[in-house]
Amino acid sequence: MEKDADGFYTPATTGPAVTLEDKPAEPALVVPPETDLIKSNFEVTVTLADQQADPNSPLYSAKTFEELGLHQDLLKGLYDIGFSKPSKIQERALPLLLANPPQNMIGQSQSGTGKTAAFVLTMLSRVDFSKNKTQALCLAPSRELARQIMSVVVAMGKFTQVQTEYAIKDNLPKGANQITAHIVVGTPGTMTDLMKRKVIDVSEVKVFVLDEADNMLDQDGLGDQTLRVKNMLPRTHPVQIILFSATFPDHVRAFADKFAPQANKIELQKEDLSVEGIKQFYMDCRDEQHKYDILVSLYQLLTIGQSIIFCQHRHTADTISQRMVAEGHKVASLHGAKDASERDSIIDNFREGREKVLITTNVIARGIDILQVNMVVNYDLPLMNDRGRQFSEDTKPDVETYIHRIGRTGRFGRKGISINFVHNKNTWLQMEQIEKLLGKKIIRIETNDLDDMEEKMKKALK
Ligand SMILES: Nc1ncnc2c1ncn2[C@@H]1O[C@H](COP(=O)(O)OP(=O)(O)OP(=O)(O)O)[C@@H](O)[C@H]1O
Repeated sequence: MEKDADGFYTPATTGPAVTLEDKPAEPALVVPPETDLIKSNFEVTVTLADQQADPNSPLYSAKTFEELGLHQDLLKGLYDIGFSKPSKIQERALPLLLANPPQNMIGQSQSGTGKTAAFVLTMLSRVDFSKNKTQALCLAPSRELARQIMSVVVAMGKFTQVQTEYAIKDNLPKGANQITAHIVVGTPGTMTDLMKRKVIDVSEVKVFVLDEADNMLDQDGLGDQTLRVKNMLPRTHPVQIILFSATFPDHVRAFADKFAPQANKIELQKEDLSVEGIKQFYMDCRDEQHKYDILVSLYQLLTIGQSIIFCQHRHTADTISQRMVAEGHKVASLHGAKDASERDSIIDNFREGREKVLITTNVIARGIDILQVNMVVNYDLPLMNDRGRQFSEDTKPDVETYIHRIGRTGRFGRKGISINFVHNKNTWLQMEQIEKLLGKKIIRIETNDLDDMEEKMKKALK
């Protein structure tokens, strides 16, 4: 088959699929919890049920999971992990995703509103567990996110026969030369490698998911590798292509449309991109040294819940974490230059609350879901790199990354705080552009009044 100018093969789009949902859903065997309370560290209680009953909330749904046509084994899995009602994206996307013949999907919804369940339930619904063949592939931009997605597959698939395998660096059992797991989750480089070496037999793959799809398709980033994976998929039968993200900037939309042709689309309005529960602040610092001093003075507040500090460069993350540790503070740093096993243990420690402050780069800006994170600090604002498409200068802010970074807090109706450090005219202007583009006020906090800061923060977390 010929590739076109963008490197695409023309895929088939419709056809039969063996699906679990062909069997009618029976009533759930497990009774979902009646209320679902979210506790923050400031002892404020938010009732998730209230938000899920508000039609204006992205967590709202008029339906139950039973009404979405899921197999009872998956309903059991959902109730087992405490999901009682779908969110808006789940309610809207699942019927489209599960319909036959399968159709592609480009789905957008705010950070922390439950996109993962939508695509994980689709993969689990489409797998024929009686076949020991790989039938669904899922790609994510980082190993940390791939591991998190896998944990959701395993949890939601607990009452099924699903077998899973990773396609992430240094994770395959030694000597493994054939993967037959039903669902393979990984990062694009390793997935390509395993497919090329025929370790993964893709001849029966029928679902291909890209989480953080705009990032995965960006031609200045992972786009080439992702396309390579797609072009190795079978062309003997249709493969359902599913793209999800909180952001789809204009420069990837056209490519996404070609990547997932004739897709059903669920889109957000620009003014709805950020989550209501996240209050955005900034602090006016004098210079780089002052930024560091302010971060240290914030330490008490950072450790009330958990916090993620985002830096532009790996060496900044290392430098400030080393300085803080030397001064007696407990912080961890995580970035892509660390080796695989170290990365795994750092994120696991943070996830389990053994570390409270994580200093990092954009590597975990997307997708990472740790409910106790109630504060995000943009130590450096995210910037478009100099190859950025929609901007010609490298000093323009990267609004999408900003949305994803602050979205590490305020998950599924929780409250959260983000603080930007600005320290000169450029960073001020960059932040102003972000503020304009998102249409949300970013409130100033005095750098020399810790009490005022604490007051404002407590209020924001109420
Ligand atoms: N229906 C539900 N009921 C209760 N909790 C839910 C439900 N759906 C998702 N959640 C929880 O909400 C949190 C956020 O979900 P998820 O990580 O899928 O968000 P997302 O939309 O993928 O966000 P991001 O854009 O940041 O990747 C998770 O902790 C998840 O377990």
